[in-house]
Amino acid sequence: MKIPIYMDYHATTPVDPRVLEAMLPYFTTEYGNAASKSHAFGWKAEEAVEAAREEVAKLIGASAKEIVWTSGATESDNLAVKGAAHFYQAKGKHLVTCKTEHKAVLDSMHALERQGFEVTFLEPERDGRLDPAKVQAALRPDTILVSVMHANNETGVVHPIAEIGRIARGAGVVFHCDAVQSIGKIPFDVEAMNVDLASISAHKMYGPKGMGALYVRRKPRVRLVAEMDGGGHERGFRSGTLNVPGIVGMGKAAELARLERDAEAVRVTALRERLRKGLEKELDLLTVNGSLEHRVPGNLNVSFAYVEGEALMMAVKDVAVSSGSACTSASLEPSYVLRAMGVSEDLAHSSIRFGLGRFSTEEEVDYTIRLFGEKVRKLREMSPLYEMVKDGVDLNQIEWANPH
Ligand SMILES: Cc1ncc(COP(=O)(O)O)c(C=O)c1O
Repeated sequence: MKIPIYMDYHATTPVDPRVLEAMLPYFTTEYGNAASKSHAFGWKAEEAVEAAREEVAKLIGASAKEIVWTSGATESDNLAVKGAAHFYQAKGKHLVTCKTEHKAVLDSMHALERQGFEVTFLEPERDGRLDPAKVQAALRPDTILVSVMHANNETGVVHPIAEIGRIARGAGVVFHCDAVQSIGKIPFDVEAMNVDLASISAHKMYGPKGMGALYVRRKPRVRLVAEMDGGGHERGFRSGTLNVPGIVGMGKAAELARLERDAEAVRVTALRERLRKGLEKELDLLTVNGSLEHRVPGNLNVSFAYVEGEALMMAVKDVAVSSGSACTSASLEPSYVLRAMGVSEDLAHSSIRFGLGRFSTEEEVDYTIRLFGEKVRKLREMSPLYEMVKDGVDLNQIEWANPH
């Protein structure tokens, strides 16, 4: 077993060796520009790009013409949200989203607010899911876009996207879904879910970093204002010379995801449950954040009460995880996702996100359980609050002295 152990598959995934193998010729011998129409180098590159487009489309139930290549899901989210808002603004200037979206969506929304758009940020339920009835209630005659992610990147919680899609379609409102964390892990189908725009990232599904796509529906046609001006590549949606090796890698990653997703989901869910049950056996006062039932296979987000997440991460350097505590971000606030779900500030500060995936093993999980057991116990020994709770003191009943 290799140390450190990688358990941060939501942040990024290793490139699958089969993906790398497919990409390599496009750096060395097949280096043509896919837009070069006059020679075989260009034709070869274009052929590979179009084969990859088919693969990505097939994975999400789309047709190849509906896939637009981008530099990653941050760009896809920006293009979808701002591009749709700018195109449909004559119809209305109201948008609907959820407080637990990725920053790429939230900050695009904030940018639009500064341009005079109005955004409704909906609260999720305590289990992290957005109630479709809230979407329905938020719609207005001037609503032009609903943007709700499929699976959340911190909690892995899966939103009822098909129902939200049905509501948006019924109201004639464009529906964007950031499906970065679910594609290749659980079924995602743009037809079954009435999705009009979907963001995808290659590096979250064993493909290369800096490579993504946006699904743009053709029937009924969804229109966008391009964010990038230039040579008019990608049907004018996204100018710029195509990243041929990256595209080939994303295509191969999509093919592997389509062929292996369901078996992988069973295996990774079993690993996740092994981790959860193992931690629960080792330690008391654990809370799993977000619905366990509606969650992507590889995610476990746990709060270890009376332990600060950042301190815990430093203590478990052998295992790469991430924390919902403050210091991982520039702001001092703990995870805005957990806070929006109603998780207390203390528990948000004590949260750890475990991300398991294709190359995770039982041995790694067992090592992690032992290490976390040992380190959390040690940190709690230093916590007077934990001692008080163990002595049967109800902390809520204590009147703390006012320091002022
Ligand atoms: C839900 C979600 N959306 C968007 C992104 C951004 O993707 P990319 O890294 O490809 O820009 C991420 C990655 O952190 C994500 O998890």
